[in-house]
Amino acid sequence: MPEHSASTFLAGAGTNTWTLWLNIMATGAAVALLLLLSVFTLALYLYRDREAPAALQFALANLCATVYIAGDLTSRIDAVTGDLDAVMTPYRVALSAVMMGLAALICMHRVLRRRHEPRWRLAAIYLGGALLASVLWVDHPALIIASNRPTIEGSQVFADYGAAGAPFFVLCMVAFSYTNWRMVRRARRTGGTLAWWLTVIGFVLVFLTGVHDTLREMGVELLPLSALTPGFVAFQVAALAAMVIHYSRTLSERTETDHQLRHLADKATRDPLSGLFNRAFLESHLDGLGPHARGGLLFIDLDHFKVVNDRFGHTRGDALLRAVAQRIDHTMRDGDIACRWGGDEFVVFLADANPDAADSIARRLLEAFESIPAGDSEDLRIGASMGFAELTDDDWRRTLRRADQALYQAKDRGRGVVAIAS
Ligand SMILES: Nc1nc2c(ncn2[C@@H]2O[C@H](COP(=O)(O)OP(=O)(O)OP(=O)(O)O)[C@@H](O)[C@H]2O)c(=O)[nH]1
Repeated sequence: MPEHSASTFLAGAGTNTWTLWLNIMATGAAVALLLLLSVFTLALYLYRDREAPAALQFALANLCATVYIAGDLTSRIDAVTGDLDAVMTPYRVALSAVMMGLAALICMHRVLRRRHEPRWRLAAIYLGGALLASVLWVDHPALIIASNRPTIEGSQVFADYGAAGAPFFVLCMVAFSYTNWRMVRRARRTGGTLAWWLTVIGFVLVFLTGVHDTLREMGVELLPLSALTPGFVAFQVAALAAMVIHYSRTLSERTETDHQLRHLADKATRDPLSGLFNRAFLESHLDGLGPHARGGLLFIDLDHFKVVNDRFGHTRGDALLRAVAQRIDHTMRDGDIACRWGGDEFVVFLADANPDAADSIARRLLEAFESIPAGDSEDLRIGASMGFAELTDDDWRRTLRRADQALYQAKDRGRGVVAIAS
């Protein structure tokens, strides 16, 4: 085939200046998308996210699409510069990228369908794609007529794709259509209506450009440019948007689940009436303290609380317990842990507190209890007795017993005071 006829043929495939510019811009957009996706995928892997395998397949499909666009662009620039000997290499690169892109799309589809797709199965799909792509690199006239340019003269169908071009192109379109059809169906179930429309539009765009390019290869020009490149980029943008939507939905579902889990964990460690920690939580915290832990335990028991219940009822008693818990909570320092031990008893772990510090905290608590509003009954006042023991025993339970004994001493002394265990 004379050089000028190959050049004319390729020129029909979109080598005027503004088509080239469109290609260059599309390549830039695809590269930018690829970079974004790489960062996104890397972040998913670093956080060991279960969406990472799907994102990786998508990033690979995007990489192949970018390689395709870049290869296509290079071959057109070669055609413009008249360097026809160099045309075949970017063509082969571009077509190999299509094969690998299809493999990546099929793998993504499988990963989306079954979260734990065995890696060897995905590897087999990539190997199949790589084997098919390698056929394009066999530089034998019987297989690739394009490398033997004179023999393609007169044959305008897929001329630049070589002898394997027609079956290859049909195979690609069938595989592409099948994969996309399955993905479109899946998109509706997993991604909702918007993701479905985005996928459909992307698919239709690429499919129409495929038809357009096929007709162009047959000599029927519908548009004055190769529509495949912008179609590919539009598809990538649509697919990326669908992926972002899918992922943001997954994230919000996950946030909701985290919230519920935190709520459940909170419920398991909190006393429902007072909102303070429960006894089980304090016990496990004290169990976890090392032998050199410093501080002590303050045992608090309300004075004559039974009278409150008897005179004003349990609802009023509950409200008083809540008010006491709130005062305890506000008086505690960072690192202290207050729990409702049971009934009208509270135990506070005072971190790093010696008897003097505990005494001043206890007095502040007694003052705080005095501020609890009496409500409509002026004679309703709540006081408390307290016992403190420093953590000097091997076992915190013994310390708690000492604090309890000190509390009884406080009760014996007439209530409303704090006693320190010796
Ligand atoms: N409202 C209410 N009362 C409770 C709750 N748990 C225990 N009580 C009551 O708290 C009271 C505790 O009373 P006692 O331990 O006998 O002691 P007290 O009346 O405070 O007297 P002293 O401790 O000797 O000063 C009992 O009447 C229990 O029924 C609760 O969750 N809500």
